[in-house]
Amino acid sequence: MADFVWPISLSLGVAAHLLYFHRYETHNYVHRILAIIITTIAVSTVLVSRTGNVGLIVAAATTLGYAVCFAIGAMGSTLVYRLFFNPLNRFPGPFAARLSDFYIAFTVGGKLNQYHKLYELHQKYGRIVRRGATELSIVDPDFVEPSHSSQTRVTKGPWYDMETVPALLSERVRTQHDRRRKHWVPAFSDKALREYEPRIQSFNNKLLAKLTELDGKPMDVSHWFKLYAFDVMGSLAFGKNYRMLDSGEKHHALGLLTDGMAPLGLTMPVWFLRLLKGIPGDTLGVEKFTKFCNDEIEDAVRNNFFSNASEKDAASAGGSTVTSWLYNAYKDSPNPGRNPYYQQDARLLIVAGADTTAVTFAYMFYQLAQHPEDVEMIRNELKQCVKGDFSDVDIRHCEHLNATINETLRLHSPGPSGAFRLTPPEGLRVGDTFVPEGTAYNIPFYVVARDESVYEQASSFVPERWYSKPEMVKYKGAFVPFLIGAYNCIGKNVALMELRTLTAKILLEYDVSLAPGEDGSRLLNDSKDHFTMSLAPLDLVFTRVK
Ligand code: HEM
Repeated sequence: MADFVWPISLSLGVAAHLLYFHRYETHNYVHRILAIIITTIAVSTVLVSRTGNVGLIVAAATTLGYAVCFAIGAMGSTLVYRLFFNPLNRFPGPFAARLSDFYIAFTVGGKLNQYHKLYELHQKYGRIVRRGATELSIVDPDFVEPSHSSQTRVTKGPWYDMETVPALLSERVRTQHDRRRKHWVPAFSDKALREYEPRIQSFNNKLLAKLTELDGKPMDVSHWFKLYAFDVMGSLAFGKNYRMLDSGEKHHALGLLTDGMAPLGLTMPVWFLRLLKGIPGDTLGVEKFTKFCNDEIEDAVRNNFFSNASEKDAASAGGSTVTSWLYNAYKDSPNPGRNPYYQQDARLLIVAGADTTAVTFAYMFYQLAQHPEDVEMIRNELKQCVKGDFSDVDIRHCEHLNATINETLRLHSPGPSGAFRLTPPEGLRVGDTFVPEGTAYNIPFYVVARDESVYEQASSFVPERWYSKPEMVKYKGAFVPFLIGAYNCIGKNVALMELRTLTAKILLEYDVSLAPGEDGSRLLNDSKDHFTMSLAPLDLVFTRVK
């Protein structure tokens, strides 16, 4: 074959990078691109064989050679750009992070401790750090408002494009997101929350019964709060009681969820994840969990969200569920229980609503076990406002209880590495810093929480900073555990209802301490960051108050 084809292949590779891959988001088309490449190689092989009068094997080898030249051109051009021309190069960070968006995945590895790695990077390089070829990590609190406010032109990053059909959380187009979010709003109204509360209280009682049964024996709270949170969300999402608090056993779906979340902890480039997802079999471990949720929501619709269930404990009796409210948006579509958007949103509820509260409970009780003075203060204020049975409205105003929850969310965010955002076409200017267009970045909550310029005694657990010692919060706008703006957490009030009512129930009856031999180091060092957290065990002892 003519010699000029080699340099042409190389130049086409360079052109493909400069005119296409560099300019546009291409990850959503990764399978199409792969198909085009394979087809081109196949067709070229036949052409080379015919025109060059050579056998198919020789033709295939020659064509593959051209393909390799094309790849060298595209990758070489990418490398030269990343080494010398990328405007992100002015931000400090490890050299390897300049070269590839796989950098974080390689550093984090099987430990899945991204939040710890980001902390180390920020300690070494400062407030804005290069975390990949196209990515930054930012802990400057001045970025919080411009990144998340309702008016911002910053959008969700490519990372959210993991699924072909997006759930509400991963809807990157703002207008589409806003349209879908309107359907969610009634599901989190005061009326809806009043209907959810009996379900939540019923699971609170089950956990209390477990404490009574244990009678001062050590309890792995990472395990039990997870069962609690999954039981609650199972009830609110599918109208079912999975009875994990009764059996003490994880439902198999909980294991599937943990497996499915693990790859997210690596924050690998989304084109790569999409490629893996395309491989037959459950490469990422998410398919089984997806199927479980799809079957459950279909079942829930079929059974009218269990409103006619014969079983009548509050946890599975009638009343609305989050998905029964969402159903209104889909009920006129053919076979609503199988509508992919509805299915995705039901699954999102479990992913967003179960681990997050479980993690907050576990860390809060870890802190309370070491701060009996906070337990005492919460108990005293509760005694002033509740007599016998109580509901969330009775304790909503309890300052020290709310402050303890806030302080836990500050130090131990259930999503410690923060949420990925993308700068708009005009870039993002904050003070003297300009972040160029198309830069994906996160603001890791874990690192911001430990910044002395944002909080006084930043690493200490001091609930009072949220009411009687406001001077200990130097930068108020930095504390956004549920985020702010259009993409903020819609489940915040459900989460707070669970956190307040169960904590109040436990502390009115029990003191809490670390179990013998427990120092919390497993929880602090070995818990995994899967976007939300997967907790290592923590053994606590609950002793009945005399
Ligand atoms: C302590 C508990 C919780 C925390 C700290 C928390 C935090 C967050 C954060 C930071 C986001 C934004 C994520 C992003 O943009 O990537 C979010 C979104 C979301 N959360 Fe929560 N969450 C909690 C509990 C819950 C609960 C209990 C539910 C459901 C009942 C829930 C449902 C959602 C949903 C549906 C979204 C997507 C909202 C949207 O995109 O419009 N969350 N949450």
